[in-house]
Amino acid sequence: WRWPACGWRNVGHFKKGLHTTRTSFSARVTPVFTRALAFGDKIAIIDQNGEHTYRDLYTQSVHLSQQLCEVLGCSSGDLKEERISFLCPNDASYVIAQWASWMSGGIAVPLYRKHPVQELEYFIQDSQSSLVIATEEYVRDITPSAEKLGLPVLPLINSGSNGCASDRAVEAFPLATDCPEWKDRGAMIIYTSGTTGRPKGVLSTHQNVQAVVTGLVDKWEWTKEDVILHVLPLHHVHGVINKLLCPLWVGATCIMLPEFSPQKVWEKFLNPRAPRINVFMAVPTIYSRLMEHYEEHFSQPHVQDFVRATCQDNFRLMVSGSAALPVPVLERWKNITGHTLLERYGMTEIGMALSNPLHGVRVPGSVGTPLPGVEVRIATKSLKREGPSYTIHAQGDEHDTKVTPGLDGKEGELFVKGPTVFREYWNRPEETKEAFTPDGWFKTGDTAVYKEGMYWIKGRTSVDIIKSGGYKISALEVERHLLAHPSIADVAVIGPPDVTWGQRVSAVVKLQEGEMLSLKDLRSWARDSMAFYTVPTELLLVEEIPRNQMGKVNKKQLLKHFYPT
Ligand SMILES: Nc1ncnc2c1ncn2[C@@H]1O[C@H](COP(=O)(O)OP(=O)(O)OP(=O)(O)O)[C@@H](O)[C@H]1O
Repeated sequence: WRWPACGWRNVGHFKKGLHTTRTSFSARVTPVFTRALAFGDKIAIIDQNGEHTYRDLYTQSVHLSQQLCEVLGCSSGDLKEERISFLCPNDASYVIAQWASWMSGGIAVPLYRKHPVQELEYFIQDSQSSLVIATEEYVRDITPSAEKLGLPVLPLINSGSNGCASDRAVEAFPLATDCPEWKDRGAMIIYTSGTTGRPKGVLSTHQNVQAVVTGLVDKWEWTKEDVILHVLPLHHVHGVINKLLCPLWVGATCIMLPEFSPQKVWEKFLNPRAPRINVFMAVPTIYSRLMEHYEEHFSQPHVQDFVRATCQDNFRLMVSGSAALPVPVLERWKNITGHTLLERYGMTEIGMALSNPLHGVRVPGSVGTPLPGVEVRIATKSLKREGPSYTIHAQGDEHDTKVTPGLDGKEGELFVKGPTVFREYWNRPEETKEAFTPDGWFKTGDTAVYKEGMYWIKGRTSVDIIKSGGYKISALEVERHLLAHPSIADVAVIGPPDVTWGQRVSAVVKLQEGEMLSLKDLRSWARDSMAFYTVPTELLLVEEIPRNQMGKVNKKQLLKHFYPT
């Protein structure tokens, strides 16, 4: 990547893998890019343009950061939380744009290339960005929007993996990160997917980001020998933090595909050449797509043996998250690869909160226990004249969860507290206030239960908890059961209003190719394995269940589609 000629901004001094720097941190938060200094010539990213060392990424970010300041007329070199939107493909340019924004004291606002123009404009405008960085291929697309909003576009131009980085460029120089309040400074704004309302900008500080990264590095034992394959979009915490910032934090290597392709992923998994991938993370729908490909292309027993042996030899960790992992998916994946997926739970506002163990038993359907530094509670709400009050049933910390006697298994809302929890919804003080209890717990909006020594997510309270005939039914659990039906390829369970039952359990189903299914047959099959009140009373067949890039179904939209009011 290169940038139009401009003066150097000097920031450190490389010496064959060692570094010296004048930067001293009064805050304990260390930006990920300053750690990069220590990893010098180690390969950080392998992408469609080649290999990029930590040194490449660092020096190129420094130059872009300087440019940012020049374009914005910031002589102090500290943008003081000005927002920088950037539109990059899934490759090293994303890291450079993010680090450059941080080096100059800006807040990174990643845009997603597949979002329609209107959405992009909404994110740029809502975040009140000062500038848009775009790589070559997107400059033309984004310029009309930027012009409309009166913002400059800073092009980041692909010139191959080495760019014009030079050691000359990196001598001691104070960064915006030197300021004492750095840890509380905003690092990035990630927009929620809008499955429960208009997307809100979630502002996380550098401390929040670091707390998520170090929690995961610790719990999942990341090391610099790790090699991860990255296939997720980069405008969600899963893709940004878990899959990119964690490897960069420890000096590992991240292989980035421009986008997810089942064929490419299998090719990478089975490639005998170094660097061999040993860590993979994805959303449940990606695992389903990989298994579809496997079934179609790897039907011969000796190929299947090879796949299983390679996956078992090479991988140390395969993770699923961002949506509930159906048990049939976990089981089929285990048969194919010999790996039990590690399921974890997180959210834009809280980063990662709960995780199954790296070592020890991973219980299908559970999301394990709190990550380091994360506190969780399960609470039920009662409304009083002076406002809502909460009863706490399960109080967790990293090593222990205390449960109110007699209430093991009680369902309630999951509350989270700790250094990973975001600072605010950008420009939405009322919504920020409402999202927390008066004593500072973030109310996730998810229903959870603590039982058998771990946490279980029942779903979004607003759409996944169906109240029917006095029962509270988890749509996620019904989905898990239905996915075991041999004719069902995909399913989303919704709860439309019902005069008799309050809500009814309605299954929106995509069938396997060539299969047929009636409600009567589904119900008689389901009666053997499901509680009677959870068996769907309505079957809606569709060709495809609409899911977003993270594999999530917008159930509010689905309800509206079938039951327009
Ligand atoms: N392992 C998991 N099991 C079940 N649900 C999960 C899991 N991991 C994440 N989720 C769900 O994903 C949600 C977080 O996703 P994200 O922060 O992307 O919000 P969203 O649902 O996409 O957006 P919005 O806030 O607009 O609804 C959680 O609140 C939870 O409902």
